[in-house]
Amino acid sequence: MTAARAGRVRVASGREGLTGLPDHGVAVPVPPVLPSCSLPAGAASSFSRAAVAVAVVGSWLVPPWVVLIAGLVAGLPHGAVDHLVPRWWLGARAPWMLLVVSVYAATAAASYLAFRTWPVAAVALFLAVSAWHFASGETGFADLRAGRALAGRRLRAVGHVVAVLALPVLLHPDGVLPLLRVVVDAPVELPPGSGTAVAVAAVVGLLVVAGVLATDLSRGRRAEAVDLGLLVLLAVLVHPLAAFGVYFGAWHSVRHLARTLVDDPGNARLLADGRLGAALRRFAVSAALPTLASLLLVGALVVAADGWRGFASEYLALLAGLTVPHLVTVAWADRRRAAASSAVTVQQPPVRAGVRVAARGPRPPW
Ligand SMILES: CC1=C(/C=C/C(C)=C/C=C/C(C)=C/C=O)C(C)(C)CCC1
Ligand SMILES: [Fe+2]
Repeated sequence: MTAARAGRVRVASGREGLTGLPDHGVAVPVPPVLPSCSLPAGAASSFSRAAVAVAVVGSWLVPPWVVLIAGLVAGLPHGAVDHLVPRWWLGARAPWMLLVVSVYAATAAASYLAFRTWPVAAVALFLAVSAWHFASGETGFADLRAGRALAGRRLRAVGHVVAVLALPVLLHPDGVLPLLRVVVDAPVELPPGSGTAVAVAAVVGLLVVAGVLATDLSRGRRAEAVDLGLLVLLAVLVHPLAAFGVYFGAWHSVRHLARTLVDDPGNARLLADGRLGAALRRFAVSAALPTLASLLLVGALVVAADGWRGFASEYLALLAGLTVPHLVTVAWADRRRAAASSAVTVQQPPVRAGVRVAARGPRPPW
């Protein structure tokens, strides 16, 4: 019996406390098990680390733009069940769903147009909100994996953003500038003589991540230190476009998927029973149509685009357009989750739609 299966006793109704005392107060023996949310978190943790390790060793075998495009496509489905998020948290029914989908599509279209109309300002704003989204996704995932809210969230968020967005650009500006020029449709250049400033900024960035790593290790947050260490290796050793593709497709979106599986009340029983494959299949079914629609849009761009430059710029504008409502949805779900867990005592885990939201258990071994 797996640890997750052994945990079934505790999560079956979602109404037992962490002590194993059901609501009617009869003590039952509780084996030392991991909470059911550990299953997707553990799998996502191992998968994303393995992907980064493989990229660090072997990414030079594949052209960076291929890895970037593959990662961007692989990451598409992670936002494909966003339209279900309000239902998970509010129990909203069909007419609301229509409204949610319409607002989502309108926001995506408006963001796409903003990206096309004011590319420089839009890219700057987009990078800022992306940094926030990546950081909150990562710290939220770390909490899920640990089974509790980890301390040092702000510091770890800064370390994460420096590792995944700042260091790749500062260490390899020549790898990013050509694509950035295409995206903003302007001759973006580093100001003459700015080489030293960029080098100094890169050293500062490395010092920041070293500080975060040292703090994580000294506070016993080993898993978070391993993650940050791997992302720094990715930033230092891999072409920045390939690094972003790997991060987006195999790290951010996979970890987001783990949180999504736990959030979906329909998966509570499956995960408690250790049936990760079945929960993934449910996700695949829900994500299929929106992912297909996005892929068709991308396909139409490939056909309509005038060469790879036109395609790259359209594709990133489309990605940015789809991303804005995704960022809003995820931020809203984060607030609901935070409110749900702060309303809960140690004895009584959050219950939403009759299902326990997140179990707080012993820290898992990864
Ligand atoms: C602008 C730009 C880039 C950044 C893209 C970003 C930051 C995408 C963020 C996506 C998000 C936040 C998705 C949601 O989950 C690249 C590809 C590095 C290449 C150069 C141009
Ligand atoms: Fe995301």
